[in-house]
Amino acid sequence: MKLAVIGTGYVGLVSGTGFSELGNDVICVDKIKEKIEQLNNNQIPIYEPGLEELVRKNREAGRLSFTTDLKAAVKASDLVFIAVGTPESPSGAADLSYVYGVAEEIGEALDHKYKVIVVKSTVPVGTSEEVERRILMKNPDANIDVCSVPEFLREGSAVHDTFHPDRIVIGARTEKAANLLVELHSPLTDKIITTDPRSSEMIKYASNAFLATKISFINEMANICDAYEADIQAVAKGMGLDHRIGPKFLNAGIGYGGSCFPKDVKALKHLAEEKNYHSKILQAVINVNDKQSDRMIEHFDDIFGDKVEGLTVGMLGLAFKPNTDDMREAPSLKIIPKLLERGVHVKAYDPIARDNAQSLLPQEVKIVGSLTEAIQDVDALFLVTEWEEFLSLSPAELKALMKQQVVIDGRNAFDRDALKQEGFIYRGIGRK
Ligand SMILES: NC(=O)c1ccc[n+]([C@@H]2O[C@H](COP(=O)([O-])OP(=O)(O)OC[C@H]3O[C@@H](n4cnc5c(N)ncnc54)[C@H](O)[C@@H]3O)[C@@H](O)[C@H]2O)c1
Ligand SMILES: O=c1ccn([C@@H]2O[C@H](COP(=O)(O)OP(=O)(O)O[C@H]3O[C@H](CO)[C@@H](O)[C@H](O)[C@H]3O)[C@@H](O)[C@H]2O)c(=O)[nH]1
Repeated sequence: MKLAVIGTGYVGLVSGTGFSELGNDVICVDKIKEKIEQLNNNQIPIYEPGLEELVRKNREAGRLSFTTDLKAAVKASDLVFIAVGTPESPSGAADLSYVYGVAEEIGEALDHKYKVIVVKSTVPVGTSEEVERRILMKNPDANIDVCSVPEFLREGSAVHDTFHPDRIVIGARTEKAANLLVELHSPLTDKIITTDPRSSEMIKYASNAFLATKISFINEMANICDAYEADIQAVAKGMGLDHRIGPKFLNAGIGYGGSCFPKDVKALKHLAEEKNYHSKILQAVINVNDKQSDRMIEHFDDIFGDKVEGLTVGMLGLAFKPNTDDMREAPSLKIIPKLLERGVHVKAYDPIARDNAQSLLPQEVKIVGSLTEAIQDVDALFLVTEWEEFLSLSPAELKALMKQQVVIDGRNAFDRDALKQEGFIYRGIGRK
């Protein structure tokens, strides 16, 4: 099939490349000229394991190309995917200006040939219908179906997730469009659900909200464990063995970050409020998450008391999770200012996100180029992102480098018992 994918970010680039790998002809479009130039030179503007090889292979096979010319891409395609950003607006609602901007441009590009327009961006219920309305406003004779096919990939494992999805959700209002989309996705999985666009849009928000709820729930349990000296790791294991609960997404820590959960939970809450439904659960999920990264600071203050000024903290990890360069809503951005405010010096290291982090952090933060430098002579280590590289260090190696033996583990990822045996003061989340 011939596809155009509008928006060549984390979602558009990965899913567009994935569709080309399946044998389709894909044109990826972005309005940022430099991004398209980079991609036309086989340079990948984001860090995503496995993506570079796949882009190169499919470009060379002539199935994948990159352009800023939206109109030409739309004209050449049978299916047009919208994968632009839907960031948080000041009210908490999803900002749909990019989606609607693209809809209008598509409207201007269409002729009378039948096309399926697919909203892949995460959008509020009813957006696909509004996209159709805006296209038809620009072009009343357009011969289109507008569908919703939300994306469920995770950053850091986006390529894997694209080829091994748990499910594909197709929201279509005609059988013709649904059949075309089932045909396109059937090489990926047989778990394809077809429904109406509104339910499909809601499935995406409800899924993210449920996962975020699981995280805030386990974080709240961890905070209670801290108060009673129980161990959240044991609690999560004991809970997760119940098949109705399941073991995944029960890692307590410093809260969820990233480009999706924070904004999507708020957007869903806002959506409900527009219909006068005030969600108590979503509000609680947000409240717990807003406070959770403070746990590291509380441990720090508890250990050092009022003698924190002039100490140096080595911060391991800046990205919102490992295997990505994405700094959007990263807990490190909340924790670092609180340390600086206390007169603490911060040295930070992240193997991939350090360039993206530089412009987002205050100048006083020293972003170093190696793990050893981040650990050398520090009074305390903060584990903020659980990159594998960090976990390979033995307690003896850490001890040899550090000034004082204090580890505050925001991800419960270090070996607590081994650190304690080496004489460290260790604090995790819910592991007192
Ligand atoms: N990042 C994820 O892991 C993920 C996963 C699932 C769903 N989503 C959703 O997918 C959508 C896209 O997310 P993302 O992380 O890929 O965003 P992104 O910011 O990485 O990429 C969006 C791209 O769209 C481009 N763009 C904006 N307006 C355009 C226009 N008029 N014409 C052409 N290009 C235009 C931007 O330049 C940018 O490159 C969002 O709705 C998000 O919530 C994201
Ligand atoms: O047990 C857990 C699992 C995750 N997290 C945190 O939750 C955030 C999100 O993690 P993850 O879901 O792995 O990353 P994303 O790339 O943000 O992916 C989520 O958001 C995407 C955008 O909508 C969806 O497509 C994915 O299905 C959904 O998992 C990160 O800060 C993690 O550190 C925890 O604290 N504890």
